[in-house]
Amino acid sequence: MSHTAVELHGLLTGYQGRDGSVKVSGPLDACLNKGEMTCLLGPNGAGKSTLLKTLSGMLSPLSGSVTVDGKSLTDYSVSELAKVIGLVLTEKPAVGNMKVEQLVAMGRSPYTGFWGRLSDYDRKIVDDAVGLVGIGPLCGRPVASLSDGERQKVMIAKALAQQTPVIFLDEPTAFLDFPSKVEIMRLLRSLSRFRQTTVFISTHDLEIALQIADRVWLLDKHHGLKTGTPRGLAADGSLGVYFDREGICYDPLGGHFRILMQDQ
Ligand SMILES: Nc1ncnc2c1ncn2[C@@H]1O[C@H](COP(=O)(O)OP(=O)(O)OP(=O)(O)O)[C@@H](O)[C@H]1O
Repeated sequence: MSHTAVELHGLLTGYQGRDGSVKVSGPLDACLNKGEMTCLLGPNGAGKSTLLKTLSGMLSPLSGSVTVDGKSLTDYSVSELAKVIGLVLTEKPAVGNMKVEQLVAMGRSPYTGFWGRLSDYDRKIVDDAVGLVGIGPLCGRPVASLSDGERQKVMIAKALAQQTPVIFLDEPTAFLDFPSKVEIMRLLRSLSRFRQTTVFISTHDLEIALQIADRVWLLDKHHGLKTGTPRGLAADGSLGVYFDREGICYDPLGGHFRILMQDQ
């Protein structure tokens, strides 16, 4: 039986501007379960990245709260939080001449300190993470020389090496080719199963997410947040409500989106 790992209570996300705060989403009430993979879906600008940054403590909520394992995010120290939440963002990391293996090893820094030496145990965890994501051949390369997709895999390996019970990933499959998208999503799902990790992913890969996720959060500016299983959200019409646009409609029977041609 899963239990709650992350809870949002009346969470209002947004930014503090010069003329006051600007709301992006909320108030949101929802939870993420331990051992489950949850995908966050929504159109551009819905507030997915803002929500992930807020849940990981990078951004302060405008109001409301987030609890992780029953403790308010604000009660964690920075070093405690680094052992609890792994965050993979889409921004390019500023890593200078760092090699891939060194960047993945940075995932161990919450345990070793920034300049700390890796123990044999740390090295094994780094090797395991490299192997799981399949980036062994990239290990000696400078990070700056990687393609977008290769770099994305390296950032995922770094998060795996961090061995946190909760991982948030912002569009982790954005730059990947189709087989790599599926491979990474399957890997993240098996991580949720076998390590009981709470995995929360924002993605535009709707069809993959709907097949692989345990639960889905739909977010947009008009309808707010709706959560459920992929099957439940298809059956109650929510997927259609969030994603039907001119030229596209969700087919709940077939379980996929159909593109409507003008000549049909
Ligand atoms: N630093 C910022 N200051 C003010 N507003 C911001 C900031 N970053 C993002 N926003 C605004 O917040 C809203 C939500 O942005 P966000 O990046 O969270 O959306 P998203 O759902 O992740 O979009 P996408 O799918 O395009 O990545 C947008 O209107 C965006 O312009």
